[in-house]
Amino acid sequence: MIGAGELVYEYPGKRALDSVSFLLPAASITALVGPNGAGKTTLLRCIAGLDEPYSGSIEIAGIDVLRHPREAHRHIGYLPDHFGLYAELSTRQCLLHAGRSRGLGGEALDARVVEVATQLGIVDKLDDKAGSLSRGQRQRLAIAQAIVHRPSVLLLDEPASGLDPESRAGLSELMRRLRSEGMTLIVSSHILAELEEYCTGMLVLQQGRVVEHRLLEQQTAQGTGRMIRLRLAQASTRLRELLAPHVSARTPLDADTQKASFEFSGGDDELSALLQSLLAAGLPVCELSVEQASLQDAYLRAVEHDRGGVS
Ligand SMILES: Nc1ncnc2c1ncn2[C@@H]1O[C@H](COP(=O)(O)OP(=O)(O)OP(=O)(O)O)[C@@H](O)[C@H]1O
Repeated sequence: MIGAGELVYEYPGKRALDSVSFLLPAASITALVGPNGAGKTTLLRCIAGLDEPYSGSIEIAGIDVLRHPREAHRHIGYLPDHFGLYAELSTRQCLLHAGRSRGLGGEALDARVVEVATQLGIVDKLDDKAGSLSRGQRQRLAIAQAIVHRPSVLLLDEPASGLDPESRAGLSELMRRLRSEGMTLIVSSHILAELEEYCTGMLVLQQGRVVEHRLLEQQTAQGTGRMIRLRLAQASTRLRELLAPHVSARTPLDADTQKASFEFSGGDDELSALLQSLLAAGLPVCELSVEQASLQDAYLRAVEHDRGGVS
């Protein structure tokens, strides 16, 4: 479990986090998304106990991160967006160093280094210098360093950047496996299509504030979060008015007099009733499609809505 309460973080002259609160369930993967400068890196650094917020609270696995940062560090793995490696050390030495700095040692650490290098597909690079690895291999080594101590929480800032398509697929698979082992992950990325493959929730930050937090698995199970696209054979000024009561409260209705798209929170019976009400009102519906709202849809709507855009 990861909890944040009323977090405020300020750089000189710039409030980067503004009263950020959320609760993420254990064994979940949350996509942390938002425009450039939204505060994602700042939030991850605060959760990792690397930056101290001006006010607020952070709790990880029952530990107050601000009061007990050292204890919290043992439970946290963190991959920064611009990670550094010791170029002159071998992959094995890098992993041993990361393990020792987290309190591991002895034969258990030696075995763990091989295990984690195998998981990340760099076991054949154990004796190569980190500086001689490719960009993608270095990225995988950095992820291996972040999980060598089996943290219960993993924070990844843009983990897929620099990875080839095969490695990205491998990363998705790794995330799912770590989650199935009970790890709680937060992944910041701009590649929403990839996040969709493995994330269980989405936290949208904009200008330092949480503008949306949704649980994607729950949404699928409840059949909510569906996008409806509808078109009339001829325009009708009543379209908006008739649709308005059926639109999910948290997202806007995008409609003119002939076509509309909106998020629908009801089930199949409600959808059937909606269609019947349009036809009963004499609207010439000639097209209606239903699709599961993609992460991209949900994200763009949340950001757009917050800016006071589409309505
Ligand atoms: N060291 C700093 N000094 C002053 N302002 C900073 C500093 N670091 C970040 N900021 C500002 O804080 C805000 C949040 O930055 P942050 O890096 O957390 O955003 P981000 O969402 O991770 O962005 P990106 O998607 O571009 O990586 C931005 O407006 C940024 O300009």
